[in-house]
Amino acid sequence: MNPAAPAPYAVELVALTKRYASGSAAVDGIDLRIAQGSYCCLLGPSGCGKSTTLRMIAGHESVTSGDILLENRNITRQPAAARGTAMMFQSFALFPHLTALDNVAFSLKMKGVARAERQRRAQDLLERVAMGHLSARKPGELSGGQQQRVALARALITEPRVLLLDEPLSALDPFLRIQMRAELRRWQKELGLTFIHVTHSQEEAMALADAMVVMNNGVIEQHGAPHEVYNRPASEFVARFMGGHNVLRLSAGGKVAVRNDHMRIQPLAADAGGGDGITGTVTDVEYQGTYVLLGVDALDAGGSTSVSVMVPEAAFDSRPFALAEPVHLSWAAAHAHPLSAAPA
Ligand SMILES: Nc1ncnc2c1ncn2[C@@H]1O[C@H](COP(=O)(O)OP(=O)(O)OP(=O)(O)O)[C@@H](O)[C@H]1O
Repeated sequence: MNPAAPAPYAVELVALTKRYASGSAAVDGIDLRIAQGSYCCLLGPSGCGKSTTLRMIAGHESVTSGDILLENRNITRQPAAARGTAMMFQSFALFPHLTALDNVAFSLKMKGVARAERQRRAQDLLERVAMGHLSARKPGELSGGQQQRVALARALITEPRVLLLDEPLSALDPFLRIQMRAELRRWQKELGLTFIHVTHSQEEAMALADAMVVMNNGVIEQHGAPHEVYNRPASEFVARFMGGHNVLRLSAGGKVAVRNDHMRIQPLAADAGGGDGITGTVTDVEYQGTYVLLGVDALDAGGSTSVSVMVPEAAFDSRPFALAEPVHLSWAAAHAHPLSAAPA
């Protein structure tokens, strides 16, 4: 390979479109480049097209138009098994009657690899995911987290270039989900593979991703590092979907997003008039530990709107706000991020 040439993208989607027989496009001409060795999360509400996108990359769903490139190779019409991708599913899809070892070795058996060789490779991979000592157990004798590790080892045995994960944590209870999330991230970095992970949870995506891709109605609303997307949401949809933001309408026209923790709140002084900001009335006071979340029914340039304000606990203690108290809300100009008009 030419050393001067830039590394190809792990995956490149070019004007990728999927139209089911039922009508409008489930995925509508998306362009996306995913860097090699990165953890990419496809994120969005139910029905936004994220699973369809993943299934097209995997080769489990046909493409209506557009192209899918894997390391510059056009794989759009290749069968799933020839692509260099592997998929890990929500329910893990392990064979219940096979041991962990045989589950992991299964695809090698299908390829005709000799028994001793496939068992050695499967055992190696199980050791890597700290499951070597449980390789003789069947899935029913393993915890959810252990089953997930077996599922990962099984996906990796085909030596994929890209691992595709479809809601891999949603079958786990909340505590285990956070633990396995950290493990997924660690494995991805250790293996140096590209992971593409579909989730509807913005919290999960922010915790895991190098790059997150926020989808809505079959299109990409925003693509960037989690801190970029969170700190500079490009559209009203992204600001609302990510949470933690207020969408405020300005008198000059247009909308801005301001984070809850960047809102300033003050008692409404009797002589308050003019100046920047908006006024409102406190409707909720919720103690959340390190901070207090206040709900304010406020009036912005578009009329009545609900605003959330996060006040650090100590600040609230030194000047508490009470229900029905009139308040003045403001924000630094640098904390107000202009939003593009919502798509029709
Ligand atoms: N096999 C199918 N036939 C017809 N329409 C489909 C099919 N699969 C998905 N769709 C439609 O395509 C759109 C996108 O679906 P997709 O499963 O990609 O969304 P998603 O974002 O992954 O949602 P979820 O989080 O609910 O899985 C939806 O409107 C869905 O109803």
